[in-house]
Amino acid sequence: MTTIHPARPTPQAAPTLPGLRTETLSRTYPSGDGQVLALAPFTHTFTPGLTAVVGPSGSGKSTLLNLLAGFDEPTTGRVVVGDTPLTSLSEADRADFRLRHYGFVFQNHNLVSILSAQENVEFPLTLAGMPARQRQDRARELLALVGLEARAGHLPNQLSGGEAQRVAVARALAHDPAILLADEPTGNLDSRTGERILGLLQGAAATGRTVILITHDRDIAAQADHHLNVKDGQVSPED
Ligand SMILES: Nc1ncnc2c1ncn2[C@@H]1O[C@H](COP(=O)(O)OP(=O)(O)OP(=O)(O)O)[C@@H](O)[C@H]1O
Repeated sequence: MTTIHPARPTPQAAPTLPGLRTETLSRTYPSGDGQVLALAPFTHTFTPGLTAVVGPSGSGKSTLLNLLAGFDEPTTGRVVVGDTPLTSLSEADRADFRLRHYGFVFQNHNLVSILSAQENVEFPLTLAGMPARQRQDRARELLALVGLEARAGHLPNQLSGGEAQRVAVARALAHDPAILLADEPTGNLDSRTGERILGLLQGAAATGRTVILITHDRDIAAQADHHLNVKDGQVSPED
């Protein structure tokens, strides 16, 4: 399998990227008269590289990812990125922090349908206030990285599912995030295309990023550097 390394694999990046850790992080949801323990207290330092999160449906994987992203509020504990307690930030500061430090890839590529592949990749850079010329260059560089420079002008509905997901990976990497969260990014793809997406995530992880991948695919998970198993809200590291 070819592992594609992201553009700008800045050699100095690895030691300086902020790490991610959880401290007694838990989440319960109200359910009828009682409560569901969706995530039992979980303390963990994510090692840079690719971490696969596996577990049956309803075990708590999305709950964990939503907390790691600061999309959801923990019941106990906190998420810390570098020196920043993400979960203590205001919602606005958290959104800003996410824009700068996080990238996301979802099962459905979630590209903006009226924007071309190039414009979709530019989108987070536009939000970050990058000048037009610079972000166009960066988007071209990223599309080349995922092998889609020839599709730059295509709208999402003019791309195959695998191509659209590669654009989504390019978009997620556009602002050089320290943390990349991927929720079933290969779920809708054939195994060959899934392997290609995995290669991109591995490339992103190889430059010191913390890449966290939720997957039901055991073959994909087996190729990650680190593994977390989730069962009934309990998360256990495998390595
Ligand atoms: N907003 C919510 N309100 C109440 N219960 C919830 C809520 N979100 C999740 N749950 C419950 O928490 C548990 C964990 O759900 P979660 O979505 O994290 O599982 P998952 O492992 O991601 O599942 P899947 O693989 O099917 O996506 C489940 O029992 C679910 O029903």
